[in-house]
Amino acid sequence: MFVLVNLKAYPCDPVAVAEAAERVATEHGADVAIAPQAAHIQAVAQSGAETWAQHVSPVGHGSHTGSTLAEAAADAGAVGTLLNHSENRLKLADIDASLDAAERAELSTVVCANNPDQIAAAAALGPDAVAVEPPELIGTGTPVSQADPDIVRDAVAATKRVDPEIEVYCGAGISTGEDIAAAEELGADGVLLASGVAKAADPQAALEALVD
Ligand SMILES: O=C(CO)COP(=O)(O)O
Repeated sequence: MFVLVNLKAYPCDPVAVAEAAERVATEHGADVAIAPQAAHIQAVAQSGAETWAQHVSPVGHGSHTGSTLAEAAADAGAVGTLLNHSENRLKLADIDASLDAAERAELSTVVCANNPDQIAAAAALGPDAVAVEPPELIGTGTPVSQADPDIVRDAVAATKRVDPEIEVYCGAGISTGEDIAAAEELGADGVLLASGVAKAADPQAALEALVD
């Protein structure tokens, strides 16, 4: 199971979390990645942890002030990017253009969506993975795999109808190894989580509890 830790804009030390993730990934043979703020991508990548962008803009090189250029994220060390997170929703045309930008920069892509219908639409755009995250459960500590298992099952089925090669992740409220095991049983290939690690007093212990 792939574990993608989105640091959002939480006031944590991104390098300390990344170093902990790298230790835990190595010790447990786990597949853990960190998505820090764009300005922290380089520092996080230098820790050796697999590093993702939280977003890339639907643009290429040019006059785009304030954008997050996919090529710049890749140059800084990112190997993938989230797109259309519930806290950074994009228009359909922009998701498509951001996917093109990510592909040009050779970044892996995960398109987030709220529900199975949106997941099917996201899958039709051809990302590497989709992630279903019910917004009402984000940051609550109540795992989606427990509160709404059908949304995960239906998202998996909707994705596989479009393209069986696209991976499916789920997120919202995931914070324990049990939550990850439950997500796997529902057919997910990975999980997306944030507060369980980024807001933990001891991020390394939180990561260990997740992958144990
Ligand atoms: O939005 C999320 C990950 O992208 C989930 O957030 P929480 O893990 O804090 O619920």
